[in-house]
Amino acid sequence: MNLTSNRGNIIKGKPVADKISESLIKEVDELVNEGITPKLAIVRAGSRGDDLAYERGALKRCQNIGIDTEVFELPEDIAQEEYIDLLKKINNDKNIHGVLCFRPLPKQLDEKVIKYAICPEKDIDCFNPINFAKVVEGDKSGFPPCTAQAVLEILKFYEVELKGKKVTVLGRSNVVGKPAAMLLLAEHATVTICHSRTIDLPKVASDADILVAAVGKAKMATADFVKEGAVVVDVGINITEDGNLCGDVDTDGVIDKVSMITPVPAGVGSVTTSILAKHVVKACKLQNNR
Ligand SMILES: Nc1nc(=O)c2c([nH]1)NC[C@@H]1CN(c3ccc(C(=O)N[C@@H](CCC(=O)O)C(=O)O)cc3)C=[N+]21
Repeated sequence: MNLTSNRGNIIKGKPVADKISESLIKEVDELVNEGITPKLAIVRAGSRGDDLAYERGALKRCQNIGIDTEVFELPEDIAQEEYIDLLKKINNDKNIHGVLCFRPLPKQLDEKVIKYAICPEKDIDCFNPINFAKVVEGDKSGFPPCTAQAVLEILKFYEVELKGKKVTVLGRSNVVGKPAAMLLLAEHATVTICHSRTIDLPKVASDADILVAAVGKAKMATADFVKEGAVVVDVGINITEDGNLCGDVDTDGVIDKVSMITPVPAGVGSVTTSILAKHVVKACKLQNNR
C-alpha cells in the first residue's frame, strides 16, 4: 500500500498570462509608435457578478498592456433595438478594434438576432456565427472564444500532451464547452462532450485523462468524476453567497486524486483576460493592415 500522500499540483494561470502579456506589451508599444492604440469596447447590460469579475480582470489586464478600454454599461432591461444600435456605432468607430458583449444576454434580448449585429472583424469573443464556424473548421483567421482558448493555452504551457488522449468536456455552451471541444479535437484529442442529460456523468467523466469542467454549477465535479492521475481544468466562475469566486470542481475533494488542477480564482480566468487582450491586438493589426 502506498502511504505517501500524493497531492496534485495546483497549476496557476499567472505564469501563462504573464508570458502572453509580455509579448503583447512589445507589440502594443510598436503600434503606439506608429500612432495606433488598440482599443477594446465592453458591452454590459445589467451587473451580473461573473460579468463584473471578468470586467475587473479585463480592465486591469488591458491597462497593464497599454490597450485602451471603454465600458458601455446598459440597463438590464435595455430594448433590443438600442442594444443593436450601440453595436452598429461600435462597428463604425475606427478607434475601437474589438468588442466583448457579456453573455448570457438579458432574456428580452434575442441572441439569434444580436449575434449577427457585431461585425466579425471586431468580434474578439466569438459571438458572430462566422467566427464560430471558423473554430469548427479549424480556420485560424478568426477569434475563438477567449475562455475556450485559455483552456488550451494552459494545457500547452504545462506541457500536457493532448494527442490521442481522452478528454471529457463537461458543458456544451457556445461560449466555452462546445468551442473548447473543437479546439481540443484540432489538437488530436479524443473528445467526449457531457451535459445535463448525460447518463452516468461520473462514469464518463472519470474515464478521461483530462477533464474540462465548464457547466457553471459550483463544486459539482466531485472525486467520483475524476480518474486517478487525471489533469483537471476548472473553467467555472461561480459567485458564492459571501461574494467569493468558486469553480465547478470540488478542489479539496479531488486534490489527492489528480496530477494537476487549475484553481479558481487565479486559474483559467486570468488567462482568459490575456487572450482577450491578444485578440484585441490581433484585430487592431488586421484592421490596420499590419
Ligand atoms: N461573452 C462572454 N465571454 C466570457 O468569457 C464570459 C462572459 N461573457 N460573461 C461572464 C463570464 C465570466 N468570465 C470571467 C473571466 C475571467 C475572470 C477573471 O479574470 N477572474 C479572475 C479574478 C477577477 C476578480 O475577481 O477580480 C481570476 O479568476 O483570478 C472572471 C470571470 C468570463 N465570462
